[in-house]
Amino acid sequence: MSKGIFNVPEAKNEPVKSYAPGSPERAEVKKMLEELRSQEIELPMVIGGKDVYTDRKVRMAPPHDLKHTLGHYNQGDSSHVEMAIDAALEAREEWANMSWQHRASIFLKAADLISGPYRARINAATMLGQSKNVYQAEIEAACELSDFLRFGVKAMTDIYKMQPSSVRGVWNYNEFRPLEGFIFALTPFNFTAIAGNLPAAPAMMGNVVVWKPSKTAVYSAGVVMEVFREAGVPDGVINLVYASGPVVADVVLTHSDFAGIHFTGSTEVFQGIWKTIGDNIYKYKTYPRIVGETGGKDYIFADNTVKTPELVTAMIRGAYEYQGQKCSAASRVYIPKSIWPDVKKKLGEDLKTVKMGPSEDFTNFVNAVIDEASFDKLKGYIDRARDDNDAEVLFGGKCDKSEGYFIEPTVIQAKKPDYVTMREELFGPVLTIYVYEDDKMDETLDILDKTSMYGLTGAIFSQNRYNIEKMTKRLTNTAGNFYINDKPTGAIVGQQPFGGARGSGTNDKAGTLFNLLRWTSIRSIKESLVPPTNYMYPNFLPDEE
Ligand SMILES: NC(=O)c1ccc[n+]([C@@H]2O[C@H](COP(=O)([O-])OP(=O)(O)OC[C@H]3O[C@@H](n4cnc5c(N)ncnc54)[C@H](O)[C@@H]3O)[C@@H](O)[C@H]2O)c1
Ligand SMILES: N[C@@H](CCC=O)C(=O)O
Repeated sequence: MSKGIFNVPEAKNEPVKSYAPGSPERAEVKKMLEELRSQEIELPMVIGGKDVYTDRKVRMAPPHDLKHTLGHYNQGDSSHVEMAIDAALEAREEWANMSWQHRASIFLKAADLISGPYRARINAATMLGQSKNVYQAEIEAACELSDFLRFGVKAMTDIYKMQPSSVRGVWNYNEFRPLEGFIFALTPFNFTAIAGNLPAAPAMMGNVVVWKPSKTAVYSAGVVMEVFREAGVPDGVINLVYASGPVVADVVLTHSDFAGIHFTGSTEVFQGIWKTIGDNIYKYKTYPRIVGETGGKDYIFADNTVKTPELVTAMIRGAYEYQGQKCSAASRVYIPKSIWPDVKKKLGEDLKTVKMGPSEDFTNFVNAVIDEASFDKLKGYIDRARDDNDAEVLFGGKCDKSEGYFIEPTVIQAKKPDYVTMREELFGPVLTIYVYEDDKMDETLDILDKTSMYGLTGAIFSQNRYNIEKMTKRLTNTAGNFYINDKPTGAIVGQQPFGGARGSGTNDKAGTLFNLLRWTSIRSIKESLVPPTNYMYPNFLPDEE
């Protein structure tokens, strides 16, 4: 029972550690990498608080070192999805009725565990399982996930404070109920932070969740689940199942208690899910909330006033950090002809210094792409660009999957602005450049706007304030996250709320009040303090004589 109106701790971004040679965090994560490498773990599903094992053991290996076995996870089937839904529904009432400050406390503790005792482990698991270098693991697995939880708790209380006015004799209030049913969290491979936040955000608001992570990120998902359990998330509130996406979706999306989906992943999968929900709309007890952050074809647009080193650095970081496997990654660049020779020269020089290899060697900037399907897809686009008259592979292009899924940072020059790699999301270390005539800037901005179906992130580079204003206005609907003289990646919770529109998602801005509002259904309550005792209005009285 709450006996007070409580304030939660101020939310601040978790400081990013440097992992510089000699630093304690570097020694700690290296030790953890060795420890994880020296053991083969077995990961159970977690349903209703119980560890669930099956006969189907699936091997996990680092994408950069395919011969090494990290362990096995237990693959489930539709019966496990049903078990998970039942467990969630059983936990629902007690969780929904728990005072909010106890929910807050659980997720604040989870944040402190992640940024404290679990930091090295969650980073090392992300480095091994998803092939991220230590810096890329640190900024998201440790820092962004802690930020999501801390800022989430703050946003939850800001929502609870949103109350209506009351007139004399009446007290009105908003009660923020959890949704009636369970939430489906369907998460992508590329960010441990997103995988953790998608089940946590609805759970924080009092909902129960069935969580299905990507099969290529199960290794770190296991650590996230361990944190949730240690932080005190009660049994059945978040149920973790490892089964194929279509199998899980088939059971979840046809269940009468399905109350919402919190999705991040590809546009194609999200559109399929939306359609299935439409097809099953008569089955549900309540209209399901649909929240999905999806693909991108993120751009950098430069004018001829840019400083070459600033632009080239943004191109390299924006396109090749985490092998371009960020939904926000720069994948198409528009450069005016007059500055192109200078930019091309600097880009070529810098790319010669980029090191590629396993994430455990801290000097590697680029590691492996996630799996064979992604490797083959990327290689296909690069091979095609080599053969096409409309494109030229300028730098990189080597692909090797003998030890791990390595694709060299690649630059393609497109002769036409609608060349396939200027339009489609490739999701890998491949950047396409279109060189435009300096006097065709306006036309090229129009082309940028219309070339792809997405609207996630975009960056402009210019030293000319009139151009900055013009580009900012002209590109209004091309990006939900827009950057001026910066790369289009690296949004920070609480600073640049993240999400895009058009084919890139519902733009509910993860980690904010706008997102959390989707996981609550308001009951508006009016109490009349001294109710009237006579039904008659004053106008019923006769006129005075
Ligand atoms: N906008 C954002 O905030 C954001 C953030 C991260 C990633 N992404 C996008 O995610 C994609 C990369 O992640 P991914 O490869 O894991 O995406 P994906 O769409 O392949 O998979 C996402 C999840 O859906 C499941 N899934 C796949 N096919 C399914 C189906 N037919 N039915 C039901 N579930 C299915 C997967 O198992 C996984 O758990 C890229 O398109 C990227 O742009 C977007
Ligand atoms: N929020 C991350 C991208 C997440 C998608 O993969 C960024 O801003 O770079």
